[in-house]
Amino acid sequence: MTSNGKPTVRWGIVATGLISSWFVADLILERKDAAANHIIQVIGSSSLQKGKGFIAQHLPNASPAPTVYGSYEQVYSDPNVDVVYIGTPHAFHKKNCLDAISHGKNILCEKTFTLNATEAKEVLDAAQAKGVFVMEAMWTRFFPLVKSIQKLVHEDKAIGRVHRVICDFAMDQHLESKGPNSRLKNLSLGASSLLDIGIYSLTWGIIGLEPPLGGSIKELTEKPTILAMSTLSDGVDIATSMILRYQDGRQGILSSHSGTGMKTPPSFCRIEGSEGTIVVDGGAASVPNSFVLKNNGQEEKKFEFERPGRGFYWEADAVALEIAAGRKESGTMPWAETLRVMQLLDETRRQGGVIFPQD
Ligand SMILES: NC(=O)C1=CN([C@@H]2O[C@H](COP(=O)(O)OP(=O)(O)OC[C@H]3O[C@@H](n4cnc5c(N)ncnc54)[C@H](OP(=O)(O)O)[C@@H]3O)[C@@H](O)[C@H]2O)C=CC1
Ligand SMILES: O=C1OC[C@@H](O)[C@H](O)[C@H]1O
Repeated sequence: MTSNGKPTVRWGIVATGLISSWFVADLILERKDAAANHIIQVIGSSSLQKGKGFIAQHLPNASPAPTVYGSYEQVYSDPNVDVVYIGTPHAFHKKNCLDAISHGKNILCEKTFTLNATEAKEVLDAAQAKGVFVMEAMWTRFFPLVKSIQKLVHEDKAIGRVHRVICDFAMDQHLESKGPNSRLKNLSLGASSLLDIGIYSLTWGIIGLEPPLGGSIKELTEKPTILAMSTLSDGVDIATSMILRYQDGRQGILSSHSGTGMKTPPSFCRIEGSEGTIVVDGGAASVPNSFVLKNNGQEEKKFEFERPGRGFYWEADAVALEIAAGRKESGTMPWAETLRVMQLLDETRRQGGVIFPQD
């Protein structure tokens, strides 16, 4: 569907937790540079009452109001839904995706895509067999700020030959106040600081160290190795450190902390090259608005970006454009990259002793 020259997508939102509330808030923002039109067609929740409460709280002025379903299944079988957005805990992504695929639905699924690479492969194989579009919602990769860094580093060579990225995402998740069924505490729900926030540090490592895929879907050739260590609390990694090492010596020193009282400086990312550095404050925290380029011998330059709302609309626009073009995977976050990230996370967990019952 197209109007005002832009593709229109009708979203079916699965789950009414925190991320779904952030996502819909961004979809309904008025934006002058929007690349697509977004309609929140239906909300699916484990309970009808919860779904209605979600609309009352987050979409009170939506017109027409989205349909509310008290099951996810009804979202998948609604013919008016073009794309299903999955905002459940990690452990349910595989089932939610497979169910949506079986109904021929396109999917945007929250990070981390699944619990492990085996699950991811199962989902992607099913998507291929059914011919539907599927993308992992690694929203950071769609930020104009990130695209600008990738251009400066990998195309313009603004900091020379890049050799190291240091990135930390630390966030006290107040685990002591959470019940045993919190997705951040319950291993069978995929509780893990690595999967929750360490994936951003890994993503920033890849962004800084590797040229972007450039919109073409290709076999990934970069095969870094990982050296990792985790601190566990009741089996959940509350802190994980990784060294991502490439054959030519490029290194990522990447970490995440989510335990109580983890008082660290704000999250950051530093990309180091032979002729300068790029420093992104809040870079690992997934929502930076600026970065500073320090090129040896030149003045520092600050790059600032506007970001109304949180910035989830960039990945949503990308989904709409890819589907309108008839593609089944994203050029920015293709299936091979989702699989490779899952494999790197699997190996990090193996070394850190982080095991999910589903493994
Ligand atoms: N991109 C980003 O910045 C962020 C991404 N995320 C990702 O989003 C996903 C969800 O996180 P978040 O929104 O924080 O999680 P929440 O716990 O806030 O919400 C998860 C929702 O999933 C549904 N659900 C279904 N089964 C269960 C179950 N057994 N236990 C708990 N919830 C269940 C519930 O919705 P209902 O009852 O309506 O069906 C629940 O509200 C994760 O993959 C996470 O990594 C999270 C935060 C930020
Ligand atoms: O992706 C995320 O970013 C923000 C955090 O609040 C959240 O736990 C995590 O899932």
